[in-house]
Amino acid sequence: MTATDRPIELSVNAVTVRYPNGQVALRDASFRLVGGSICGLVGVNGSGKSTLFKAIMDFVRPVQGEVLIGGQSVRAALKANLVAYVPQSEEVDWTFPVSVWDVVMMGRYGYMNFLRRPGAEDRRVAEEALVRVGMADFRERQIGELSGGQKKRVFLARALAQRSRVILLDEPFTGVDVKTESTIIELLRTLRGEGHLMLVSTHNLGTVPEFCDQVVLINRTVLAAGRTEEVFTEANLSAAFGGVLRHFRFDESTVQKHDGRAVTLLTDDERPLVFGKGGHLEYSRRADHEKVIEQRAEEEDDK
Ligand SMILES: Nc1ncnc2c1ncn2[C@@H]1O[C@H](COP(=O)(O)OP(=O)(O)OP(=O)(O)O)[C@@H](O)[C@H]1O
Repeated sequence: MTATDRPIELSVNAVTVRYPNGQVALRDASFRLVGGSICGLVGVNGSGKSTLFKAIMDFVRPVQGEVLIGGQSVRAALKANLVAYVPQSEEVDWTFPVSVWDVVMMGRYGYMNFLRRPGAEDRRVAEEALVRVGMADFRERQIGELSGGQKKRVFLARALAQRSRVILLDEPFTGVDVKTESTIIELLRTLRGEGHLMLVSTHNLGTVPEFCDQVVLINRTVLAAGRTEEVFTEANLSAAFGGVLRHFRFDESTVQKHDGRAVTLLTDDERPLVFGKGGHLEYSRRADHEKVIEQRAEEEDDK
């Protein structure tokens, strides 16, 4: 077995990050993830999600602890193109005159020599990546002339062109329509089947159980990490989100005779999470969810 046959591993070992102003954004954070998985990185604003991504991308250096990717240091892993980052759109200068094709080709830089002249293989891989995200028809378009969801798809294509086994996605569903959301989720599932490891930051709780098989719950440190069903408990989420979430409990039913069950709802006012009596997630895979999304997308198309 060669190193590339082995499932890729991401280990965050007792990582503490302190910014130059003295702010400790992450303290003693630890978790380990293995390829073939979609993992949600979940926490409130300011909980350290971006900081953790920065540590994995070598933008900030931990003052304690280490991040290992495929058993290698972050620097070595970046050099070997093991990690790709799909940014939040806000971080990019949209007036910069680059085309969709140029952006996707950036994913190939690590494979080119210093002249950065793309070869036939680079063009083939970039083309394939654009097709996979459904953006091939937009290749000539200036990047600033795309919708929010289209921009996200282009950055995802860049990550695909990079052929990285670990993909970090920073809030990929913020500001995208349901159709783009389901396109991205579908693509992430295919990549999972191909052995990639995706770490997806989000503060939109409701979507997490639908597509993440694992969750890292953070608030300046790792509060819990593991399978979604085990981590997404009422107790853990209340600890992570505190007063941010609205909390409802229904002990009585007004439409039928009460059968003794109680239901708790935790909601960020986007999509509610429903917990049963034991405090565990009531349904982690919503039955027929895809069908509902398709229907909604069709309805939007018909408008
Ligand atoms: N460059 C910086 N210098 C100093 N403090 C910072 C810096 N960047 C972030 N912080 C602080 O570190 C903490 C964690 O911030 P971080 O951006 O990692 O959170 P986040 O979970 O990504 O938040 P959001 O969901 O709002 O993007 C916050 O208190 C923030 O103010």
